[in-house]
Order: sequence, then C-alpha cells, then structure tokens
Amino acid sequence: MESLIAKIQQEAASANYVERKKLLDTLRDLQYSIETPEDAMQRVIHMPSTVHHLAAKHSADPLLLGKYRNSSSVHSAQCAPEILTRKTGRVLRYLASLGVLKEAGRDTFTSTRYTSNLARPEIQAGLYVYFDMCNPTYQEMPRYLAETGYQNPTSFTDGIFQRAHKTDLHTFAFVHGDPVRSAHFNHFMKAQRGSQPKCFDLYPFDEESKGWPSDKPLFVDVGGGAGYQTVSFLERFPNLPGRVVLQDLPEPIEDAKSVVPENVERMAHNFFEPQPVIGKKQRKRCCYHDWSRTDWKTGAKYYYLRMILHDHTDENSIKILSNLVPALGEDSLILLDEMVLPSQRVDEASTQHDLTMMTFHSSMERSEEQWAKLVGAVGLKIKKVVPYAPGYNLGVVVCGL
Ligand SMILES: C[S@@+](CC[C@H](N)C(=O)[O-])C[C@H]1O[C@@H](n2cnc3c(N)ncnc32)[C@H](O)[C@@H]1O
Repeated sequence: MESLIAKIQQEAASANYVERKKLLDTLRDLQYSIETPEDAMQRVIHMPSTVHHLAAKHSADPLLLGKYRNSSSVHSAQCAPEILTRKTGRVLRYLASLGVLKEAGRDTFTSTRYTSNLARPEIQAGLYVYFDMCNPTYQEMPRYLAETGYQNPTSFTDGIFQRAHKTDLHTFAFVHGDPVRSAHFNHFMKAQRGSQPKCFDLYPFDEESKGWPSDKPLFVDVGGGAGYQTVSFLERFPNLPGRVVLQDLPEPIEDAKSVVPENVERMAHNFFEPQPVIGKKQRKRCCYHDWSRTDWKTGAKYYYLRMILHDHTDENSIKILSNLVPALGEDSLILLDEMVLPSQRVDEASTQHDLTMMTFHSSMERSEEQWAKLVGAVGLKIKKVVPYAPGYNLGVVVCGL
C-alpha cells in the first residue's frame, strides 16, 4: 500500500495540469469502485453542506481554517481551550475525519494541503457563496422542476433561485443588494478557475494589437466584476497600447478600487444598455474629394466577456450582444471567455457549473454549436475558438462582424 501511494504521489508531482486532473478523476473513480452502497450514500448525503457549513458559516472560518492557513508544513497547533469544548472538539474531529485537518495526536491538529487550500480568502468567499446562496437553490430544484414539468427554466425573475430565496429580484440584484453577499461574490470570482491556465497565456493579444493607437480603447472588460481578469491581462501584457476599461454594476466597480491599478478606467455600466466605449469617431473617405457623411465608429479592439453569457438565457444574451454590436468597428472583436462544452462525456466540474447556472440564473454552459447559433442571431460570426484549458473545457470564442 505504501509503495502504491508513493507511486501515485510521484505521478502527481510530475504531472502537468491536464494529467493531474485525469489522475484526480481516475482516483475518484477508483474510490467509487470500491465503495459499498452505504459508503456511497454516506458520502453523497453529506456532500453539499457540511464542509461549506463548517467552513463558511460558523466560527470555523476564523477559528479553524484561518488558524491553520499558514501551516502547510510542520506547524502543529495545540487547539485553544475555548475551541476544545466538547462541541468544537467534535467539529475538529469531524474535519479531521474528512482530511480537512490532520489529527496529529490527542487534542492536536495540524494542517493538510486541503486545509490551506480551503483557507485561502477567495476560496472561503466561494464556500460562503455556495453555502449561503447555491445550496438553497439545489434544495429547491426538485420541487421547481416537478412543478414546471421538467422544462429547462428560462425566467430571469421567477427561476429556481427566486423561489429558493423568496424574492422576485433577478439574481445579481439580490446578490449586490446586500454588501456582505456582494463582497463575497466579487471576491469569489478571483477563485473561479484561479489555478487553471488563463486565456492571457495563450491568446495572441500582443500580435493582434500591434500598432493600435494609444488613445483608443484596447480592452474593455465587460461585466468584469472587481477586475481580477483586468489585472491578469495587465500583468501579462503591461505595455500594450490603448486604454483599458473595467465595466460592471456600481457595487463591484466600487470593490475594484482596491484591486485594479489607477490607469484602469472604472466605469459603472449596465450591459443591457448600449455600450458607451466606442472609441473615437472618424470620417471615412470614400474617394479623393468625397468624404462620406457617415461617421465611422472605430470601436475598442477587444470587448472581453468572461463568464457573462453563461449567466444568461439565449434571449438575454442576445440583448447583451445587441448592445455591443453597434459599438464594433472593423477591427473590433468580442471575446467570450467561457466553457465550450464537448458534445459528449462532459466532465464533473463542467456539469456542476452547468447546473449552478440553471439554478442560479435559469441559464446554461454551451457547446460550440450553441455559441455559433447564439452569436449568429445578432449577425456576428465566430472567427475562431481558442481552447486554453482543454481538461476544463475553457476557451475564447472570438466573434466579429
Ligand atoms: C460570473 S460574474 C463574472 C465576473 C468577471 N467577468 C469574472 O470573470 O471574474 C458576472 C458579472 O456580471 C455582472 N453583471 C450582472 N448583471 C450585470 C449588468 N446588468 N450589467 C453589468 N454587469 C452585470 C456581475 O456583477 C458580475 O460581476
């Protein structure tokens, strides 16, 4: 057994990220293949809430995970007497049984890799979002689907989320209407796909924007949240010419103050309204003496939308895209940084994201065929699709006129 474990650890240490994911999937399947029915049931019935609950809701965050955050190596923590009451002692024991902590000896717990992974602030924010907002939607889902005849939900204001949270607000109005929820959600976006490759590693932004005038908008992060992607873009390409603009609803734009550098233009903008960043207007010369009367919009080079349209039904996505199309110039591109699902054998994480989209927003993750149909509906063409994290089905769907 020891040599088997050592061999697997060795494999993991030398694996690239695709191989590592394959290894994780294989180990999971191996675990399932040796479970009894009761083992499977016990794991499943506790899956959605316990770790989230402990890590996100009660004192577990500051007292437990926070305490072990920096203790990935030899640090061993004698638990403070106040959290070694019978009740919290039972919680620690439970977390240790899940591998979240390691029980090194009587009343002594040390961290594991799992501890420090969960203790990262942006991951804590994600656990909070799932515990606070997602899990109730999963509990509501069976009832909602039964009542609506197992149709795909499509309502923005009367979907599973609204029934679960007893609100008629659309999801983002609900989220940003509460400062604590809004802050957690915005921070959670940093964790989303945080350790996977980024499109900025692969997409040829530098090549494509050679010669772009420095007074024109280069990169507009539409619905960019608190700006974590804008920051990644600038870290990867600090010297590209042109303006960089971050747009979102007022609350994330406020949060972005402490995230993005000062040279980023922060702009509150509702993407259901016309895109205001259209660059300079120029007059187009048709022939030697004749200047056309028509103003020629130059548009920004990139309108970048990461994980935006997956939050929306086709109907609303068409509205969002329609508000971008008039801003486009000949050289403009809309970059949809999204999942591009394969037509079969979709992996666990992607199907989980898809179901979260269903319960949160009545929306979905899409395949390339679905993307083509969607952008085609507003007269756009897919120019290319650039996959950048194949194991996770992430890609940039590049669209233009
Ligand atoms: C899934 S998050 C993605 C955030 C960011 N693009 C990222 O990848 O980190 C969706 C974002 O859309 C924003 N959003 C929702 N409705 C919006 C609207 N009507 N106008 C502008 N932004 C909106 C939310 O505030 C949120 O920041």
